[in-house]
Amino acid sequence: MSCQTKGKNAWYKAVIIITVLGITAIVALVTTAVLQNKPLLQKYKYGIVLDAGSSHTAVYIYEWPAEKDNDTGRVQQTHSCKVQGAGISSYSVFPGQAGASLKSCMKEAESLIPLSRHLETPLYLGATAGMRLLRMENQSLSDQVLWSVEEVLQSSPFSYQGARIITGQEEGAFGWVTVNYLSDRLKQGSGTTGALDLGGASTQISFVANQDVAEESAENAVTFRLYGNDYFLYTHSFLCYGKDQALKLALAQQTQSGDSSVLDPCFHPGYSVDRSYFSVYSSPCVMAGKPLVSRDSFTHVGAGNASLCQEVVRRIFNFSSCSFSRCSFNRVYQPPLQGPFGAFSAFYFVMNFLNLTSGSLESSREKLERYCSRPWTQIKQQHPDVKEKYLAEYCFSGSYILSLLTDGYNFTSDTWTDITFIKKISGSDAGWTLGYMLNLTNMIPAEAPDTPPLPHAGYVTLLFFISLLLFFLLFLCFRFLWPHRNSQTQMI
Ligand SMILES: Nc1ccn([C@@H]2O[C@H](COP(=O)(O)OP(=O)(O)OP(=O)(O)O)[C@@H](O)[C@H]2O)c(=O)n1
Ligand SMILES: [Ca+2]
Repeated sequence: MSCQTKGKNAWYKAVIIITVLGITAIVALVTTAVLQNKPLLQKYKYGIVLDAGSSHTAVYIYEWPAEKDNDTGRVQQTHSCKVQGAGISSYSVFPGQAGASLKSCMKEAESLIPLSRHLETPLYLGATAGMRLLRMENQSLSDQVLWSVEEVLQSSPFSYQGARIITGQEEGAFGWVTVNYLSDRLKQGSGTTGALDLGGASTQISFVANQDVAEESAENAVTFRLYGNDYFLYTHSFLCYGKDQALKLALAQQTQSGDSSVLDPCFHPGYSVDRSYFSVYSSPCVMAGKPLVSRDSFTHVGAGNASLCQEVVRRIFNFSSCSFSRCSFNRVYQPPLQGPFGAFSAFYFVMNFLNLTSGSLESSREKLERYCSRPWTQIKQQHPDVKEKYLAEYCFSGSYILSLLTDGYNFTSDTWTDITFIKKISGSDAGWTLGYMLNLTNMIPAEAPDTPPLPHAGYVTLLFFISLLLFFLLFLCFRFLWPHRNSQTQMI
């Protein structure tokens, strides 16, 4: 009897010891697994891109987790700074001063990016249509402007990677990359979004089309291999069809007679401003049509009629001939539209101001008709804080956007709702700059990166259950193979 009790006690002791040891081992194992993968204190890397547009320059600062350069959707805009004054192309009279205009935004960037990262932070400047036009007018002046900005950027503490005039094709294609990167569509390899960008001096359209684009019009074709997927892109940039140059084209149409006043349906009733002929005809976009007049200026008078305005605007496009299977305008090839589309920059500024970012094409036309017909004094009273130059032009700009999208790009009432007017995606501005930086820093790999077969939580859970199973098996073995138990059974 005492021998039996002794045996039982020993057995219970052994069971308790094994249980405690087993539980301790499982806890230690799981704790190690969790701690090993615990995210470290997040460190960031940075990149800076200057968007030297025709109407203004903006400095964008991007950041991404230091250890995950190649992870999609990880790069985001952390700050933007709008350079005071007009775009760098407007410094053609004093090219040396273009660089100085960037200084305060560059100082801001220095204060926002940690000192330890300054030297390794890449810094790019890309100039768009304003500089393309200046280069067409006078290459030496455009070079001087670029040297001036180069001097300032080179003297910054960042890793300066160059200032250049990007091509319209790059502007369009990188806008598409930005939109699709930010909406996380590239890694999924699912459907993509087309990109519509409207600037002051040019406008871009880019969307995935089939491979025929390259055969029909090679200059409109761009191919990307991103995360293991091939993308065949149609892209075109229309120089002179940004909204400021389009206004000049429309005014040039209406001032051909050289009269002393012009009644313009694209401006509000009661609007009346003296304009110089020079201001309308000074751009290379309209130089060819300058009328032979002796007077220097004309009075620009508003008539406020959106449907008549659309007729005026239609005349700045050339639909007369097309040597391809299909065209948008000005003899430019365009394959059938493939939506959805994101429309940003001035597409957004204008449509947002006019409250036209949602609704049908017909309702947008009606709203615009009512808006354009309202007296200029009333409009000014209602928006005292909006810059008068912007305010005066919204009727024209809205009419131009509707005409460009429908008459120009062939959007219809049915496909109108494929367009989303956007400013930002997940906190970053839509535009070409992010795509440009991702490309130059090789941050989007051509092939899909390898990913672990299990997410971290799954791995820890699996580890836990396997340990539990091992422990249980050990317990069973012990329970049935313990020699003392066997002898006990024999005794009974
Ligand atoms: N709140 C705002 C801001 C800008 N604009 C206008 O929008 C146009 C285009 O702005 P943006 O996209 O910044 O053009 P840029 O990049 O300067 O020009 P581009 O791309 O052609 O070089 C300009 O006419 C500008 O006056 C506007 O109407 N309302
Ligand atoms: Ca732009």
